[in-house]
Amino acid sequence: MLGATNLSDDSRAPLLIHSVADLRRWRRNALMAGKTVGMVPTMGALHDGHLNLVRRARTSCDLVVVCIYVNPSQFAPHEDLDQYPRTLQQDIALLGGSAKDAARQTDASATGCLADVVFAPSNESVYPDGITTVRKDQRGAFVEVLGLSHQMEGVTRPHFFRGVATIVTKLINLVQPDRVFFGQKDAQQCVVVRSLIRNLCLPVEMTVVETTREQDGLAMSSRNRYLTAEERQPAIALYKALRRAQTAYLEGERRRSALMELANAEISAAPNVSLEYLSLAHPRTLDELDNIGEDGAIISGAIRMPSARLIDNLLLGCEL
Ligand SMILES: Nc1ncnc2c1ncn2[C@@H]1O[C@H](COP(=O)(O)OP(=O)(O)OP(=O)(O)O)[C@@H](O)[C@H]1O
Ligand SMILES: CC(C)(CO)[C@@H](O)C(=O)[O-]
Ligand code: BAL
Repeated sequence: MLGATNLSDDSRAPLLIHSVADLRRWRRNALMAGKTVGMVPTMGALHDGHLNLVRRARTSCDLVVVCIYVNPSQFAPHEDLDQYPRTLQQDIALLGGSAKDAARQTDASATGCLADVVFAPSNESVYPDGITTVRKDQRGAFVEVLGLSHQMEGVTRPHFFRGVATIVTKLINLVQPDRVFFGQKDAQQCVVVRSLIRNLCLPVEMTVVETTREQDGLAMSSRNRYLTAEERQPAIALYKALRRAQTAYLEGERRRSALMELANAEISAAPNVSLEYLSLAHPRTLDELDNIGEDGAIISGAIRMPSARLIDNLLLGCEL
């Protein structure tokens, strides 16, 4: 039972909540205490990219809930749902925060933890009618964001954004956050979720946090741990390709053909890398552009390596 004042734990670990009933009790107490709540949805296997989202939430919200849930409905039957890393105890330890994070703490009632709550629901509590990755066998309510889900990532993963929109809606309904935090690394997801919030009139503000990278530029990602030692170096080919196009853009190039040629050249030179797609899209409609106009563009792509599929993007004269 969570008491009225027990909004964050006394030890340097966040409260771990599994059940909807406990979450609702915690949320009611937060409301009665007049605290704002930030939510960071993740699938766990946390890395510094996730922690930077949590740190950002910490600077603008009194209390921070990190959701850790590997959502089956955003995986196709042939994808890596079963292999996806599940490291809950390690994740909780990371969210305990470092001394440096404790010094940055903004909420007087908190304990120095990066997060106040880890919400790790069971499949049964999120999908009361059950959940399978086989779409024709799915039951219950699902959410689709039309017009923004079929292109780019949606070509290879046609099921993906329906799963994301569904779970994000459920998590917002459960946690009832004032603010939600998403990473620019998943740029199309940011565009889809913004549209979801606007179209379903969800009472929440969204913040997009810039991509956290390894020293050589590789975007941090839970799936980077699938890479073998030989694959790690060529894995930066996508980032290098996007950077080449970005440099040309900053020098004044606006033509798709020229930007794509530069990016493609970088990727074809890398061993063990095959290009799945490169996109130069309008930042709100996600329509492919022949030329970059005054709204700017998202340049993004996906590569396949023997052990992992990786995505990345850069923003050319726009924000998400
Ligand atoms: N390097 C990063 N920088 C900023 N945000 C990130 C980064 N990696 C992930 N995020 C964000 O963290 C949130 C949770 O993402 P998720 O748990 O899927 O992690 P991931 O590393 O993207 O995993 P995966 O490898 O499965 O794509 C998303 O909003 C995502 O955009
Ligand atoms: C937003 C999200 C947590 C929904 O499962 C997931 O798509 C992710 O981690 O980016
Ligand atoms: N960050 C994206 C989650 C996924 O690929 O399922």
